[in-house]
Amino acid sequence: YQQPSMPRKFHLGMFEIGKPLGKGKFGRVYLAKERSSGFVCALKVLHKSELQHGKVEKQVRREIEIQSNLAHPNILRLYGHFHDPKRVFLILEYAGKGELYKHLRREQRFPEWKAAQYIAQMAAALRYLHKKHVMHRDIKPENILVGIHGEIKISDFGWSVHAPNNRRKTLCGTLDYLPPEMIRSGHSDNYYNEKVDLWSLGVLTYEFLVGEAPFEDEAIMTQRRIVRGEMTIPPFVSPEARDLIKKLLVLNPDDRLALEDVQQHPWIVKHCVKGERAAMREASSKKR
Ligand SMILES: CC(=O)N[C@H]1CCN(c2c(Cl)cnc3[nH]c(-c4cn(C)nc4C)nc23)C1
Repeated sequence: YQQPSMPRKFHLGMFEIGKPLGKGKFGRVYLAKERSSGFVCALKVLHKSELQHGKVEKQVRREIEIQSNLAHPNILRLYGHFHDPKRVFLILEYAGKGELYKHLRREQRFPEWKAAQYIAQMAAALRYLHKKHVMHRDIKPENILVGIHGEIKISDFGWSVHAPNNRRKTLCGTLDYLPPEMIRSGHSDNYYNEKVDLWSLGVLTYEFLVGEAPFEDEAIMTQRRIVRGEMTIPPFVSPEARDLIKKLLVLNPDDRLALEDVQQHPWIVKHCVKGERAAMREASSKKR
């Protein structure tokens, strides 16, 4: 992987700012080009006032510290950061095909070969993260981007921490992806580890194949269905895919399928070789 020859000290004048790419919760992201090298990247602009107001400075510092030290083809790179009196700037890898959840909404649901390839890439990225004792804790389609070659890239490490951890995550946004052990409140031993990402990988597999999350419901019902593991898998999902989902959506974190076993699972193996051919068929049909 050729490291771009980027200097270590950055400032805004070094970049030509392009079109807005979208906005996260605390900032906007712009297409940008580093003037001297022509290197294209995504510049995330965070306003210090908003970070202070939202009490998320610590979280942003952690996001920077964690993501700067990661280098994996399925994890969005953070090349550097800098700030001016009012703003913090994150220099991020530009993902050429944008946000995965938009592709999922447009296609309703992914064919099994594509879902299997994505889950294989997620498992590889999570193995890399867990080896560094980092757990993402917020795996969902909205936090995944697609690179120019169709590969997926986990982004938004705002919720990632070093495992293990028993800090209460102030629940905001969707509960759909939260594992039971993060929902069970009140227990002082509310202690969870990177196996929370295995549960989310199961939810992601389900959502790729079905087009909606397994425990989707209004809030309180979702929580109840999660802690009871109540979900039904529609009949059009193949038996192999069903088997993998059931081995990840297990209430006891220690009984969830390990990532290396996910990568060896028959559903993954079956599609990740033939899946290549299907991916090439799809690519060539787009070119015609
Ligand atoms: C929470 C958050 O930051 N969400 C998004 C906004 C854009 N951003 C991107 C980031 Cl951080 C990196 N690369 C991106 N590429 C795109 C994009 C590409 N196309 C063709 N369309 C889009 C959109 N967006 C990004 C992350």
